[in-house]
Amino acid sequence: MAEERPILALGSAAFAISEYAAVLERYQIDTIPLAGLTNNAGVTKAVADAVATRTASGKSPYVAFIWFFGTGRFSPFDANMLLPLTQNGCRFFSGGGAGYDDVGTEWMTSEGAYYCNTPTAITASTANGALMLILTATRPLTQGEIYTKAGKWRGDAAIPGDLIPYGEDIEGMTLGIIGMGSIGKALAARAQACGMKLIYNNRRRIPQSEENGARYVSMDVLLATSDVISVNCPLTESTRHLLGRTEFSKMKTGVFIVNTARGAIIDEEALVEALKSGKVSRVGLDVVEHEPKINPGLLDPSLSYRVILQPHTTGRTTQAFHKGELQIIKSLDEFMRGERPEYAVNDPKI
Ligand SMILES: O=CC(=O)O
Repeated sequence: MAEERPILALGSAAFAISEYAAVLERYQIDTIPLAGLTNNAGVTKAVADAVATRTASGKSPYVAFIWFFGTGRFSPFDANMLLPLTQNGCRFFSGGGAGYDDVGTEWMTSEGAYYCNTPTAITASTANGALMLILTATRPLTQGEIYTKAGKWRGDAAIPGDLIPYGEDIEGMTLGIIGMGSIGKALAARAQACGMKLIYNNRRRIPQSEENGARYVSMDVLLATSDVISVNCPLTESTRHLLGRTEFSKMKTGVFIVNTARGAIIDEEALVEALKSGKVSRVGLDVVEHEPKINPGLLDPSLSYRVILQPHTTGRTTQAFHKGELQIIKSLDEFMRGERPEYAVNDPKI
C-alpha cells in the first residue's frame, strides 16, 4: 500500500467489481461517497473538503482523481471543481465516457495533468444503439407499440391520419455518417450488413482499410445524397450546431436523422422547422442539447410519433460500462507506473 501517492475517487466501480477491489488493495484510495450528491456544487465542495482534510493532517496530497459512469449530472469536471487537486500536485484525471466535451482538458494540459477517457468502451453499444434508432425511425416502431398496448392495433382507417404509416426498408438506402471515429466505423460495418450504401464525412479521410465499405464525401454531398444521416462526431466548437438551417435546406426531402453523439451538434430549432416542413421525415435522438430538458418544439403534438427520444442510453450497457471501468483502471495503473497512459487525450508536460 503506497500511502505516499494517494488517489481520490468519486464513487466506486459498479461493474468491474473484483478488478476494482484489487485496485483498492494496490493503492491508497479515499472515496467520496455518491450518496447525497446531486450536482456540480456538491462535488466541488466534496473535492475541496477532501483536499483540505488531507492538507490539514499533513499527509501527502492526491496524485490522481477518478470518477466513473453515470456522473454526468456532476459535470463540468473543470478548473472550478478540480483546481484544489492540481494546486496540490494531482496530475491524473480519468472518467467514464468516450466524449469529454464536459471535461476541462485544455486547463488540465496547462496544469501538467493527463485526462484519460474510455475511448472504445461504448463503441459497440453506441453503434448498436444508432442502428436501433435508424430502424426505429424508418419503421413506425414507437407508434406501433403505443397503439398495440392501447388496444388500437394498427389504428382506425375511418379516422383520417389515424392508421400507422407503412415502414421503409433500409436496404438500398444511403446512410451518411458524420464522424468516422470508432463508433462511426462500427456503425458502417453494421449498416453494410443491412444492405445500406455508405458515405461519410470526417475532419479528414481515414485509411481505406478502416472505412468498412463507406465512401468519403464532402459534407455537401453527404447532405444532398443521404436518405439517413447519423451523427457520430464529438461535440467541439467547430461541430456545435453543425446541422442548422442551411444544412437542412441541402438535405433530401424525407430524410431520416439519428443522433447518438451530442445534442448540441444539431440546432434543435432548425430541426423542428425541418420536421414541420416535411424536409425531415422522422428523427431518432438519444441526446438533446440541454439534457435532461427537452426542447418543447420536439414535444409538439403535431410531430407526434415522428420524434423518437431516448434518455442518452444507447451507450449504456452493462458490457460497455464494465469495459469502461477496466479502461479507467488501466490508465490509472499506467500513470502510477510512471508511463504515459495509452488513453490520454492530451499531452501535458509532465
Ligand atoms: O455519451 C456517452 C459517452 O460519451 O461515453
